[in-house]
Amino acid sequence: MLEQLLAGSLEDAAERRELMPYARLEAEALSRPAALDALAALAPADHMKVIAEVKRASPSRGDLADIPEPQALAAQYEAGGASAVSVLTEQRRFKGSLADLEAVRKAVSIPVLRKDFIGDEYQVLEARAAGADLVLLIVAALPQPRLERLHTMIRELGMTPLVEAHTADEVARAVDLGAQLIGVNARDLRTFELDRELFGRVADQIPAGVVRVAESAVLDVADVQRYREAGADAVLVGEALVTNDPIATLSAYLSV
Ligand SMILES: O=P(O)(O)OC[C@@H](O)[C@@H](O)c1c[nH]c2ccccc12
Repeated sequence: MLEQLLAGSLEDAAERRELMPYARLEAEALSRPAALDALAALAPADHMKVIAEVKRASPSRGDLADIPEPQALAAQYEAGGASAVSVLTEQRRFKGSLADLEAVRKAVSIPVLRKDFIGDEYQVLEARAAGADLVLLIVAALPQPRLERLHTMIRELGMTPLVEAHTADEVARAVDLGAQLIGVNARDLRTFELDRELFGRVADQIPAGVVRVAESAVLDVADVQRYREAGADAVLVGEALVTNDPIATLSAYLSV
């Protein structure tokens, strides 16, 4: 499944490349105002921080919400106290787009994450050209040398990589990269199975000073509390925010 998602995203990017060649996209990416400091926005605080996700659908959960105006939802996220907004740009199964990311970028002044299956440099440039401050890198999707190259490139463009792991071994690979922001995804992207205890088991592997994000399947305040006790600095939340009142939900989560 993960391989299919990555292949699909790379194919879609290759199609866009026909219309916008690498050199032109690069010039556009480099002409953007500097990326926002996502590490500062997500730095450990005396309460849980939230990365709030714009998410219409997913292969594991199907359709979640229409979200005709992602910018309006993102503005609510910001007003509700989110520290960053995650925008799914994968089109085939998550029904997202780079246009969503651009619209969100214009509407908020907190950092914006490009959430997609990133496998090449062109996609990284697309993220910056659309105004992203953060880019997701999924350890399970890429061999280590490729991961290293993309991690370096994202940083050279002034953005922050969010390095996502789903096993102890993947956390070790994320740490080896020198990642400053590590996400532990409770959902296995290969099988879609959930492991809610995973974060607690691997949190100690993440060095002090690295920002720890617990991702997926946060459905209520108790889930947030559990992750807080296990050492999470932030949670990444999609479904619960797009299917409930975002402001009320955020306010409850931010009290943890
Ligand atoms: O909707 P949820 O269960 O709150 O999950 C959000 C986020 O963690 C999830 O969308 C996600 C985490 N890692 C990903 C990688 C690709 C696509 C999606 C994801």
